[in-house]
Amino acid sequence: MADRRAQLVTRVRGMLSDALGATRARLAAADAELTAGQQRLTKVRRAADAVPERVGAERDRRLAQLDTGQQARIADLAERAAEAARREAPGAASADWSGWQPTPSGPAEPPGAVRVGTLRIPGTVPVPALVPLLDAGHVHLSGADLAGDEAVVPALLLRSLGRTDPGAVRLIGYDPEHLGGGLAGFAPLTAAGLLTFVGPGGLGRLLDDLVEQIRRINETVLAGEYGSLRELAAATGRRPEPWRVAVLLGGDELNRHERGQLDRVVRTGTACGVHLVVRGVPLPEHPTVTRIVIGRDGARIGGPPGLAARLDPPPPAPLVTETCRTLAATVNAGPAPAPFAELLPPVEQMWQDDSATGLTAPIGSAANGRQVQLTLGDYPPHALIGGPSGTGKTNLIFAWIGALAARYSPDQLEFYLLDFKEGVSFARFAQGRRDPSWLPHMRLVGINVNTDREFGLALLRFLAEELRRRADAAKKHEVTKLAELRAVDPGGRWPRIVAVVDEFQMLLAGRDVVAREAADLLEDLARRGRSQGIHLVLASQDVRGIEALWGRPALVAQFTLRIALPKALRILAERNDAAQSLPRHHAVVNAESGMAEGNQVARIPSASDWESWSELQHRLWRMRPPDAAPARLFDGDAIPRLAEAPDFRALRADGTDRRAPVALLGEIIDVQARSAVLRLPRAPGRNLAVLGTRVDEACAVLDAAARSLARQHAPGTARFSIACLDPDADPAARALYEELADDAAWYDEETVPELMAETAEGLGRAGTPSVPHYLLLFAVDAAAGQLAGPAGRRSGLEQLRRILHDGPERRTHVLAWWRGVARMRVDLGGPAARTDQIGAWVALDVQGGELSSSLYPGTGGPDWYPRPWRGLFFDRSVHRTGQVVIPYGPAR
Ligand SMILES: Nc1ncnc2c1ncn2[C@@H]1O[C@H](COP(=O)(O)OP(=O)(O)OP(=O)(O)O)[C@@H](O)[C@H]1O
Repeated sequence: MADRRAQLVTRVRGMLSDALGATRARLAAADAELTAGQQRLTKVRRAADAVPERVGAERDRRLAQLDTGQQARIADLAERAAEAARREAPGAASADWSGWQPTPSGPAEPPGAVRVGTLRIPGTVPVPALVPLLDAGHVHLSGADLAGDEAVVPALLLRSLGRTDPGAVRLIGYDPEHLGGGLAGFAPLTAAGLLTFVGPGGLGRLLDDLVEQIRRINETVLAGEYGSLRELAAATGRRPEPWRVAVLLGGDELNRHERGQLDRVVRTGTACGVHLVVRGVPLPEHPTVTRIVIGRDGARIGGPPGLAARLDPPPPAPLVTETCRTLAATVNAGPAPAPFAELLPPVEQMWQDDSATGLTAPIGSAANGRQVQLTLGDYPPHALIGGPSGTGKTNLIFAWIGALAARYSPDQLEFYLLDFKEGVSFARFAQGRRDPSWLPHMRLVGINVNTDREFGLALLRFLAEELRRRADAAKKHEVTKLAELRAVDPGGRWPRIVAVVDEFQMLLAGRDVVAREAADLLEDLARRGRSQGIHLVLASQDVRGIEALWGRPALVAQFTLRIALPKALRILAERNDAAQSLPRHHAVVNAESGMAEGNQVARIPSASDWESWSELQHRLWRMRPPDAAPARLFDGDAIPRLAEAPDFRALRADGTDRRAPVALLGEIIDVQARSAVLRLPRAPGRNLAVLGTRVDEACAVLDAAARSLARQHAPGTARFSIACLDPDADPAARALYEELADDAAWYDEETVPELMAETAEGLGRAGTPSVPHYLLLFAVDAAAGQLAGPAGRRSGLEQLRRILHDGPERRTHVLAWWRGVARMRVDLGGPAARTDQIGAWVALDVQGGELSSSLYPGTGGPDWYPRPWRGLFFDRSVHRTGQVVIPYGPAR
């Protein structure tokens, strides 16, 4: 048992020992594992301890990187924003107040936004804080700081004024609390109507008015064609309406109607240039409203929350007042003239229009920017232009002529122009000494014709003749109108004729034959000219001129096109007083005989200054047809020259002309610069008497007569006997004597009886002398004493009478100057003596009454009022009435 126990014990011990050993081994292993684990842990801990430091450094590095990038980007964006702002708001829209001055944008260019301060963005270049107003929207100001908005409102307004043309912005102030004090600096604008104040209680009316303006602009100016004035301006280059900026600075709460109107203005005003700058009045939400909330430390613009901005200081008060004063003065001085080029077609379209049915050209622009056209044709056929002196009639005529001449070629249109007032501005249409160009359409320019109403008559006679020619041609082709005549006669030249007579009342003044005939001719031309393409344009500054027409309603009725310049009276119909309120350089154009419903107001461009005209004239002149001749210039103040007279140049001495010789006495007042011609055939009475005391004119008439006769005779084939009995006439007579050289003989007081005796004796001989003999007697009446004594069988005077009586049939003609009609009658045999041997005379300073009884048909003598360097020529064999002549000047 004991063994078994011992065995058991041993076995147990053995087992225990094994277990212990195994346990120890496991323990050791566990220990080792623990140690290794601990070591790992320490390592991991150590490693773990190092991690946050690295990550933080990385994060910080990244953050720093981002920060720098962001700063650079913000700086870049700020720079770009500043640059864009400079472009959007150049010049006056953003310049600092020191050195600030207006810099208007062009008419087609929008004025852009304006600066009120600087955006707060730290660390960048300053970025201007811009607020859009004109053509862009409305501004609403609010906030605690009154001083702040006292800076914003003047800045907005002054900058807006500075970005637009003078007069293009109208301000309406409503400041019931300070009664305009908020806009005090702008007060000078009131003088030019650019600022109006609406008193307390006037807000409703003010808003109604703005709504009405918007309605009118939409209806008549934009007229469905443009979406806004800004679009219209961009498309046409014109801004026909001003911007209207209403500045509303507080007041009572709005009633329902006012709120409704304010809403309408906010919604629809911008397109029509109607804007609001408002404080203390709520504005509805709308994208066009920019809100500025002003606090003590700056403002927030736009939003909410909006951009933080530092506001600019207000513009210095003297700058505001001075700018406004200058603007008002500029506006009061009137608008800058519209350019003449507005009326002209593009160069490639010049002379492309056809005048078969009429002549149409623009004369200016209407308020809506569209051109106002003038038409002359079957209807309306003729025009009346009226306006007091200085209102622009001459300019309007220039503008109209230019607009027409640029459209129609000289084959389509001809002008005849007559200016009865003093001045030479129309002379530039003709060729001049300094400027060789002329207007190719111009056929005749008459200037300084105020004392030569006969020239007006000559023009009307010429037109009447042309009317007859056209009517005959129309009849021949069995048509009635110019358009039809041109269709059936395509090879013919049938331009429309426009005859312009400035100050035409001069032509109709008085009750003499000239006025009567002129009125008759005018009436006929006005009535029948319409269908033959002859159009009359009559201009007058003087209501009396129009009254001359008023007596002839049939004549007036033909002038259906009326053009009234500012303050013109009686050009328009009786109750149509549109001309009374016209601004400078505008005209009422009315093709309805002046009835109010036909009124169109046009702004007339400046066309009368030399430069604007000259460019066009030179262009058209270069386009002229190769055979174009310059216009005839009749200058009443100029003295014509014999050597330049077409009739003188046409005279020949080659024996080919079998007609009787002619003496040219002066230029007649007509359209073609013809000469007064005295034919000297072998017929009784073919002598000439020059009557009056004016030495120079008398010498000029005899000189031209002798020189023109000499030109028809080869040397040695005519005799000229010159007797001069007035020392004052001596130089002229001597010059003539020398000119005629071998064909001339000289006589004086002593020798003149010999001339009479010898010539009279010659007439007694049989046969006709082989050469003509012309006796040129200067101041022959001074020889009465010498001639009274016997010279041969008779007295010298008797011989003179015989020569006068018998000479012409024997080729002996007397061309003599008597210094008075009575003296001539004495020389002819006494007051009752016959005068039929004086077949022709030129009266100088002799009253018409003195020329009655036997010198002139009828009783009382001709209608003749002497005037310098003019004579009245009457040839009883050809004339019914006298003809005014301008003696040729002394040869140079
Ligand atoms: N549309 C215009 N734009 C700019 N200037 C103008 C315009 N019309 C006229 N003027 C200027 O006004 C002045 C007077 O004009 P104009 O000579 O045409 O007047 P008028 O009525 O013919 O005067 P008058 O009968 O005394 O000759 C001129 O200096 C002219 O250049």
